[in-house]
Amino acid sequence: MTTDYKPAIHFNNVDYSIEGNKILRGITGSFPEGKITTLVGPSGAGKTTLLKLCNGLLSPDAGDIYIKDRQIDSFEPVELRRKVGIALQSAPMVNGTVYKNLALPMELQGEELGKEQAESLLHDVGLDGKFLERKTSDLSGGQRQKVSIARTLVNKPEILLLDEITSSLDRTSLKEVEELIALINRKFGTTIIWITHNLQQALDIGDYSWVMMDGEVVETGRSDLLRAPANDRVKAFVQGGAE
Ligand SMILES: Nc1ncnc2c1ncn2[C@@H]1O[C@H](COP(=O)(O)OP(=O)(O)OP(=O)(O)O)[C@@H](O)[C@H]1O
Repeated sequence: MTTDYKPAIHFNNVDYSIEGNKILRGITGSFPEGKITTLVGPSGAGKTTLLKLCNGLLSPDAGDIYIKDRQIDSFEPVELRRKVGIALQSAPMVNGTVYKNLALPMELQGEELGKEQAESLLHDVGLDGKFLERKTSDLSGGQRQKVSIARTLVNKPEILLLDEITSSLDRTSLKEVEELIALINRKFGTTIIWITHNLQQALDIGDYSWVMMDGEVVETGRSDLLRAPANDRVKAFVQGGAE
């Protein structure tokens, strides 16, 4: 699907099993550099599993994964974590202030996050510097997700993995987070791989889409494919809306 762009991540015939059950089968394809690709498909299709393979949280049983031209298992874990960031629906936080949470990734690497740098990260996600001293327990869902995204930006990742980051947000916050991700993509050229159950969102913000079913990638291409899928199962899924 992506011959017109360089791949940021490439899967070559990847399988992944849990306790003998094949969760992913023969995954082959590329996520284009600097583009937004959405992963859509029914619950249990294997989307989160595929995302976790992209940053080394899981390793394949068979096949190869490349980040740019390098095999994923040739990266040191810290190097991989810097290159490939991840944000989750639950936006997990440690107790304490926003600053404490933003500083965490650098602390884990034995470094310190300066106040100005922390303010600049908040600025990047559209939050005022005064949020640094706020307790994370006092944040709204949308603010929490923005802080979670700011925390991933600390390492200036080339690739950002997003797992259902807007599914618990109200409409206004959802739109703000969509715009924020589009801005990060444009401003920093960050490659985005975004799991969403919201097909309208995939059409609105995605350049490309992978449709997954039963552990396989059944259709890929420009996001427009979701308007008129070639595959009958994808057609039924799209017509049924996001389950
Ligand atoms: N730790 C685990 N142990 C056993 N089975 C698992 C585990 N993690 C995932 N699975 C199974 O693997 C399959 C794929 O799960 P995965 O979470 O990747 O799907 P998904 O497409 O992300 O689903 P959803 O949209 O509901 O998040 C499911 O059948 C799930 O039950």
